[in-house]
Amino acid sequence: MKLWGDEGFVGSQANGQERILEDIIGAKSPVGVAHSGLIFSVCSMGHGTSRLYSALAKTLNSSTASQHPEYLVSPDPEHLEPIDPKELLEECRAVLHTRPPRFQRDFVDLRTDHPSSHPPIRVMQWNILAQALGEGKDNFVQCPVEALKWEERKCLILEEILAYQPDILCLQEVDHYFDTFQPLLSRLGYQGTFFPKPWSPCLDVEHNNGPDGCALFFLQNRFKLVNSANIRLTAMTLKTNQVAIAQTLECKESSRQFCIAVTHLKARTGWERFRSAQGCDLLQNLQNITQGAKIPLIICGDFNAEPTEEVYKHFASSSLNLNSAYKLLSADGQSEPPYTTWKIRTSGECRHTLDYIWYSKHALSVRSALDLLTEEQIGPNRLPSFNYPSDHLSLVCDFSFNEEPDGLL
Ligand SMILES: NC(=O)C1=CN([C@@H]2O[C@H](COP(=O)(O)OP(=O)(O)OC[C@H]3O[C@@H](n4cnc5c(N)ncnc54)[C@H](OP(=O)(O)O)[C@@H]3O)[C@@H](O)[C@H]2O)C=CC1
Ligand SMILES: [Mg+2]
Repeated sequence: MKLWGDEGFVGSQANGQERILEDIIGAKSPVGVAHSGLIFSVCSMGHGTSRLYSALAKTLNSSTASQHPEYLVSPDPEHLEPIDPKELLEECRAVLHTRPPRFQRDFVDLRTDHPSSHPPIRVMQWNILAQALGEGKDNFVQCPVEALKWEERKCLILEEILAYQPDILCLQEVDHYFDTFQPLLSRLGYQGTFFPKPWSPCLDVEHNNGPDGCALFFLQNRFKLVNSANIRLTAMTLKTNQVAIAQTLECKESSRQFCIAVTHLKARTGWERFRSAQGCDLLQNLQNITQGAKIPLIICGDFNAEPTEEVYKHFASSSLNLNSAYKLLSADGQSEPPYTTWKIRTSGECRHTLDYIWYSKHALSVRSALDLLTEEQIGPNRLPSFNYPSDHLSLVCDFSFNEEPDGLL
């Protein structure tokens, strides 16, 4: 593996049958890769691609990163060798051998009487916790700093993604897109898009790895990208610091199209009306995308809002006919889970339901959903922890199209 630093080429390691993590993301490298993000494999990806990665990482590492649109450019995936997911999973497990066993989560069968002849679409929603925020701003007072080390935490995140193998992955608080998730997930067959926050709070943290933002990945062998929009959300006509990505995808098996969106709304109490306005703006944007095309919709997000908030009510009562998938895990199908995030800050225990997967309730069915962790599994120090990498739980659902004529939206 060749190493690139600020001065360009700085060294090399044995090549050939190198391990994937070591090769791409420097898992075993003694150099401070996590924060600098400057080390990439040249051998496996071709010179042009790796030089591009290095340049992008440097751009991201600078405090003026958000002013350089060139870092939105992704390398050509055709130049990347595929990775066997099992091999990567094994490598993650090897890096994590000193960590306690991870939690067992099961899928709950939610099938109704809607049959489907096509394989389901598995969607994962996850606020993965930005590395810079976790280490620098979030004040998780019960979480040991060693549990937050990026070299291991990234393996816990990857392990979770590899365990459930979503067809579509919607992430928030991504501040390691170009050096970690984009190169690795593209070699697993995903096509990715990243939209950073205009003024990411990560940039205030010393040794940050660039801005955090939303990322959307889909499996290229299952979907064709029809349309993509990066949306900077407005609130009462003012541009805000929050973003969304909305993409129209076409299923290769069924030729059916749908829109998938990811967002992360403004956090903190006192900002309820602001979130509500951002939600209205997002709904308006999604209505423009889906109503003309008459296609169903899936929206994944950290809404930073409990179900009692106005923004939640806007989504639940929208003319887009949306339902929140995780309600289906409750006995009556009407209640959200008791929490999707659970952490201890200096202010005390924060247990909230903030993350949702909304879907067009007439056109799509939820076939199954991954259950959440119990209080016992989460443990007394809450999240993040040595066996779970984020303060937010991942949500995973299997969707299918209802096999009925049009007019279901
Ligand atoms: N670099 C610059 O020049 C500028 C930087 N900024 C920064 O951006 C921030 C505002 O950005 P904005 O997008 O509105 O941020 P938000 O208020 O939406 O929060 C940003 C992040 O902070 C996390 N968070 C939520 N509650 C707390 C808490 N109590 N303590 C610590 N972290 C928390 C959120 O995580 P979650 O969603 O998981 O709850 C979220 O990812 C400012 O605080 C400032 O630091 C602002 C302007 C300019
Ligand atoms: Mg957060």
